[in-house]
Amino acid sequence: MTGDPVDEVRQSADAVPPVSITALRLTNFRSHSELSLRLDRRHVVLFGENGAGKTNILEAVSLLSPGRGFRRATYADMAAKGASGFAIHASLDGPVGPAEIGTGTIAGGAFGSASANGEGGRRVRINGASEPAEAMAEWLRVVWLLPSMDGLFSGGASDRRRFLDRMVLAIDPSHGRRALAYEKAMRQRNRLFADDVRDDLWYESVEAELAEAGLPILEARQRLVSVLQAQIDRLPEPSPFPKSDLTLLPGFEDDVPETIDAYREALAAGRYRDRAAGRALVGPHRADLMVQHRPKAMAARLCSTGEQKALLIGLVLAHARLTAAQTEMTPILLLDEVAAHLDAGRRAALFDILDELGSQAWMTGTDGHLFADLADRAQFFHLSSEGVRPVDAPPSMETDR
Ligand SMILES: Nc1ncnc2c1ncn2[C@@H]1O[C@H](COP(=O)(O)OP(=O)(O)OP(=O)(O)O)[C@@H](O)[C@H]1O
Repeated sequence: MTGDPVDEVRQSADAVPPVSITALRLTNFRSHSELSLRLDRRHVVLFGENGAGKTNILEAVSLLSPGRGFRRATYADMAAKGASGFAIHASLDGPVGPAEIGTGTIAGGAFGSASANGEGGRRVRINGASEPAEAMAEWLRVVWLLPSMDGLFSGGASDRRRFLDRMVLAIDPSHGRRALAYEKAMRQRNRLFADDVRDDLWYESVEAELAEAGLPILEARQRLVSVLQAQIDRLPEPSPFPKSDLTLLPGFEDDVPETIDAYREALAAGRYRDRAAGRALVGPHRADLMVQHRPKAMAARLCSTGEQKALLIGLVLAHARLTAAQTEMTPILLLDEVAAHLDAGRRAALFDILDELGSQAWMTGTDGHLFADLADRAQFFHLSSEGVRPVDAPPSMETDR
């Protein structure tokens, strides 16, 4: 991504090839000991009573991207109670052709030995070959909106940083490695403070690593915020989901370093203060994303609960659109319990936007009626204590029976 962000965004006018999950199989994943869904390209609606396992299915899909899934749980918690591991298998269809992706922790099973590559115990196989988790991004990108994100604007900065980094990661899978390198270098520098090391040479070496890891994080976040803002700006108005004005606070009090050398100098200049605090007081780990509700010219954190929800939906949809434009494949969208919070008009608008995006959206709700407008644009599954049942008719008719 180089050049004028607005020009890059204009390319999104071209149709982007869709990516769809055409089958999903879960083994010992949370409440699903065995689950098999056969799917087509349409949206997927999972409805049923509380605790039936709807969000668990979305969480399994979120593991088709690097990281620990959208709940950021331990792999031990993801394995069904009493089971030693879990497995997720997805068949995909997309611009690069069909693919089979498997991931899980079942030792000695389909994923090889416990010491195989992967993310701290999770292994990934793509078309039969063992791959790093990052390689899944060649086949699909996954974007989500969860009820737990409702407090994003009024909560702490760390949640917004994670949200921001997740948005970067959906477009640029190497961002995860940058964050790990940064955290490692920062821990090393903090260790020097804790051990009361005074030799400048030690600090210079670790600060060089910190600057080399930190600068690309600053740049990637700034780039994301610019292109996302450009994407938001060109969406039609008025919209049922209000536009955001975004400001990145990069985590530096004064000048933001633009070169590795400037970054190293900033770290050296702050060393005395950092030593007193025992940690780095400036840097990307102190960044924040400020969001403003454009039509109201009001900080998002001061908006009503409903306004914040609508703003967040708008932001996530704009990011999904941007992801499609920049990766040239539509992201899979996971929308957990989104429909219940919207009035009928906004719900219908959301469904229309999803169609226009071309993404396969996976949606959950306790009440099937909420999705009736989707009719044959979606495939429906009813979840209950008896299991998961595909439902042919739109859920309004089904539940009225
Ligand atoms: N490792 C696990 N093994 C077995 N069951 C689990 C495991 N982890 C969570 N569960 C169960 O999964 C259920 C929760 O599933 P999930 O969050 O998918 O529900 P849901 O259908 O989305 O419900 P709601 O509508 O209330 O949000 C709970 O009953 C929980 O006890």
